[in-house]
Formats: sequence, structure tokens, C-alpha cells
Amino acid sequence: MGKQANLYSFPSVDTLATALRSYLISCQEVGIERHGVFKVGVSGGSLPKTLAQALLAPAKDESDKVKWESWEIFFADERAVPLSHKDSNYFLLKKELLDKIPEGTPQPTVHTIDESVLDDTQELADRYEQALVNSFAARDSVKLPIFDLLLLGCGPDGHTCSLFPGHELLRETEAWVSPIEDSPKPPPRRITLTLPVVTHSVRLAFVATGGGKKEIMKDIFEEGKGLPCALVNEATGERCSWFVDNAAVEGVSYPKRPFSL
Ligand SMILES: O=C(O)[C@H](O)[C@@H](O)[C@H](O)[C@H](O)COP(=O)(O)O
Repeated sequence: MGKQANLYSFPSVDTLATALRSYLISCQEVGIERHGVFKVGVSGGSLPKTLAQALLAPAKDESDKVKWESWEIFFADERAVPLSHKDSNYFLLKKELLDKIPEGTPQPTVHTIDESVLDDTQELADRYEQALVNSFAARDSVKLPIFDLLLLGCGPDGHTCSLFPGHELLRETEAWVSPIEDSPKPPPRRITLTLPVVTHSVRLAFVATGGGKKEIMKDIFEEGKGLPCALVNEATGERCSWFVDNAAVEGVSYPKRPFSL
């Protein structure tokens, strides 16, 4: 078996955010080196807040700078609601992070869903896939879009993006972006990157904090149980890093590593 996912555990969200910042800068530099931009997919939940804590902190020096103008931000999943709706992942990211990027700083490019087709989730997914095609290369010339980094959350049931345990979407092999009409977690209508796109990312980082996560972390890291987060771990190995706090992995026997780049 190849190398396994890295599990980094921190005493607090503050120390986690500091390490996450270094990791993000390192991924940013690899992306810029690779193709002149940094293509990153983000999720909702508590992630935007932790990201803001990591990214809005002042740079320690030149090599620690967030080069916002090179960031191309996509959504790993999005709810089929208007962009100004409280359930929108874009709205959340805007409120927590984008609106707080200081004025006068070059801004990132952000790819939102097309609000004009909210009543048709297949069309919503197709248009978002087209945005990926336009950004990454024509669909017929690449099998899959390869993100520089995906920033993911882990639900209490082991879901990530809008890929839920046991759902037929886990078997999708063709589409890059799929609709889902029956998300067990509300709101039910969403779009999501599919598992092949997720697992082909250059790097992946999960952020999971709080004692409420420890049971599902045991399931993911000790038994797998076919949970979406475990499937991602198994498919991506050492390309995948988990940034967690100690409370989230209390009692989890999987070896934790000291954080290093
Ligand atoms: O799909 C959703 O409805 C949520 O956005 C979800 O995917 C979230 O990312 C996880 O549940 C982790 O949430 P926390 O980061 O808040 O623990």
C-alpha cells in the first residue's frame, strides 16, 4: 500500500490556522510555478472562517505573501440558492473572507454558479462544468480538471463536498460536476464536484475541528466503512492532509504527524 494521508493535529484552531497558512502558501507557489495561477476549490461549513483566520493574518515576510491576484477560486460544492442567500457557500465565503481582503489589494477571481438556472440543477451543474472547461482546458483535451488544491470539510456523517455516504453519486465516473436533488443535509438541491475530480487534485486539505468530530474521525481513519472522506483518503494517500484540532481526534489511533511542508 502507498503512503497514507497525513493527519496533523493542533492544540487549537489558532495554531491550526498558522500551519494552514504555510501549507496554502506552499500550494500557491506550486500552482503558480506549474501554470501561472493557483486553482483552488473550497467548501462551506466552518472552513471559510478558518481560511480567513489563516489568510488575512499579516505576512511574516515576502515569501509568506498571499498572491490574491493569482488565485482562481471555485466551489467544491454549492447549494442551488441565490448567491445572496444565507445557505450559499459563495455568500459564506464572501462574508467570512472575500469582503475582508483589504481594499487596494488585487482581488482573486471567483467562479460562482449561474444564478439564472437555479430551478434546473442539471443545467446548473452543466454550466459550472463549462466554467471548469473554460478555465482548465477543453474537455476533450483533458480527462479531468486538476485543481492545485481542494479545501474540504468533513460532515458528521463522513460526507465531503456534497458526496454523501451510500449515495449513487459516489459511482459517477463521467461528469465533472453533478447535480444532487436529495441531499440528506438541507438544503436538498445542490451541485458538487464528482469523486474523480476530487481525487485527481494535486493536493487536498481537510479541515475538521471540535469534539463533535471524533466518532466520525474514528470511522474514517480506523475503519473506512466506504465513507466519502475515507474514499478520498484511500484514493489520494499522501497528497491528502488533514488539519484537525486535538479534540477532533481524541481517541483516534491513526498516527498523527508533526506538521511539516
Ligand atoms: O454540505 C454542507 O451542508 C456543509 O457545508 C458541509 O459540507 C460541511 O462542510 C461539513 O458538514 C463540515 O462542516 P463544519 O466544517 O462546519 O464541521
